[in-house]
This record gives sequence, structure tokens and C-alpha cells, in this order.
Amino acid sequence: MATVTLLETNGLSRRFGGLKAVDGVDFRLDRGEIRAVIGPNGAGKTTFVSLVAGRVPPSEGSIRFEGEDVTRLPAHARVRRGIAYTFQITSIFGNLSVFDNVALAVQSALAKEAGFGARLDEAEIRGRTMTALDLTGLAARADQPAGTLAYGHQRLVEVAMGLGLAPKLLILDEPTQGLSDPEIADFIGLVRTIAETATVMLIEHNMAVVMDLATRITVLDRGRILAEGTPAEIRADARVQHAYLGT
Ligand SMILES: Nc1ncnc2c1ncn2[C@@H]1O[C@H](COP(=O)(O)OP(=O)(O)OP(=O)(O)O)[C@@H](O)[C@H]1O
Repeated sequence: MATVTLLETNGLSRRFGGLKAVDGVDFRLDRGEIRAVIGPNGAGKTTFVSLVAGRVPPSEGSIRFEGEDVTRLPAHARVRRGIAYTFQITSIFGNLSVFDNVALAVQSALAKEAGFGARLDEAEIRGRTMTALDLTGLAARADQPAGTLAYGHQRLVEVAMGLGLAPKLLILDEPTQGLSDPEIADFIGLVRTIAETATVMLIEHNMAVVMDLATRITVLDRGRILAEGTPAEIRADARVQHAYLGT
């Protein structure tokens, strides 16, 4: 099957004062990939995905999504185009039900795009919410206050909030952090299911998860791409071993 570029960055950079957190990154992501972004602490991983999602403006460079320049689009407009960045547990309302949390995320994304006061399609919001809850296995907990869920399930609510946006690209930032081993195993299955309909880019520190899940891996180091390849290629790369894997 021919590969189709979904996301492309050219010369993408972000400075914080004198620090180049992301430094001239030329990156390409094909539709249907599960791409892991790895690298040492402070390598620029979160800054890079934040640039893609529109949460941080670039200092230089460009971002194209589905062939169109989105560099200057605000985050909510990118959501509408299909770029979703998972929410953090901090943005979950503990006293609201799981359903309402996901529905609110969907509603706010649609409302920002439609403009204040625009009528929203309730059936669409409900439909997207239920699909996201089914996918994440949270449907049975839809009515439960989100704050009463176990930590691992709250992390799934974050993923459901991202999925509710019906993304073409779902960006997950350290999704397995704090999960137990059985929860991680379930999560790997969930990402594979998500990847049937969306492209996934995840920042992940757990190397077992990365090697199991990723179709390709991008290694960032000091704001630059140090290496890129399949899990086998990355495992065998001497520069990566030296800079990151500590061997
Ligand atoms: N808002 C900010 N203001 C100033 N410096 C920042 C800001 N955000 C990130 N940085 C710096 O940019 C560099 C890259 O940070 P970033 O969080 O992108 O790295 P990371 O690879 O995601 O790290 P980690 O694995 O620890 O999460 C770090 O040196 C960080 O301190």
C-alpha cells in the first residue's frame, strides 16, 4: 500500500530564552503509523508535540498536516482538522461523570471551532462520546464520577477525551506513566485498536512498550532528531545506545 504523509515539519524550532528546546526538526509521519518519540529527559519531546498540537508557537519552521500549512493555526482549529493531544488528569473534573467529562471535551472542541453561541449537534456529541467510551472500555463506568476511578482508569478517561475529538492524529504524552503491568498490557491493545482508524504518535519512556507498539521510532536528543527507524534499527543503533539507552 502506498504511504501517505499525514504530518510534516520543516526546520521546526522553539527557543526558550537561550535554549533551543526544538532545533530545526525535519519530521515526517505517514498515515497509519504508531510512532514513538523517545529521548533523554529534556530532549524536547513534549515541546515538539506541543508545537504540532498548537499549544506552543514555533520560533521558526513550518508544520503541514494533510498537505496544508497549519503552522499558524490555533490549537482548537488543529483539533477540528484532526490533531488531538491527550488531556492531562488535571483537566478531568472529579465530581462530573466519566460521560460528562468526555462529552465536555468534545463539546468545547466543537464550540470553539463553531464560534461562541453556535448551536451544537447534541447527537454528534453523544455519539462521539459513546464511541470513545466503548473503545476505551469505559462505557460501563460512564455514570461514575471520574474522581472515584482508579488512577489507571482516569488515564483512560484522558485517552477517551482525545478520542472523542475523532482525531486523525492522536498524540499521547507518556500515557503509561503510573499504570500497573496489567493496565499497560491492556493499554497496548487499546492503542492497536485506535491505530486501525487513527495515526498515533506517543511519547513513551517505557522501552518495552515502545519496542512492542511502535511501527517506527524517532529519537530526539537536545532538540534534534538523533535517529529514526524501526524498533530493530533503533535497538541496534550505536548512537542511540550511547545517548539514551545507556549501554
Ligand atoms: N515553557 C518553558 N519555558 C522554559 N523552558 C522550557 C519550557 N518548556 C520546556 N522547556 C525546556 O526545554 C527543554 C525541553 O523540554 P521538554 O519538556 O520538551 O523535554 P522532554 O524531552 O519532553 O523531557 P521529559 O522527558 O523530561 O518530559 C528542557 O530543557 C526544558 O527545561
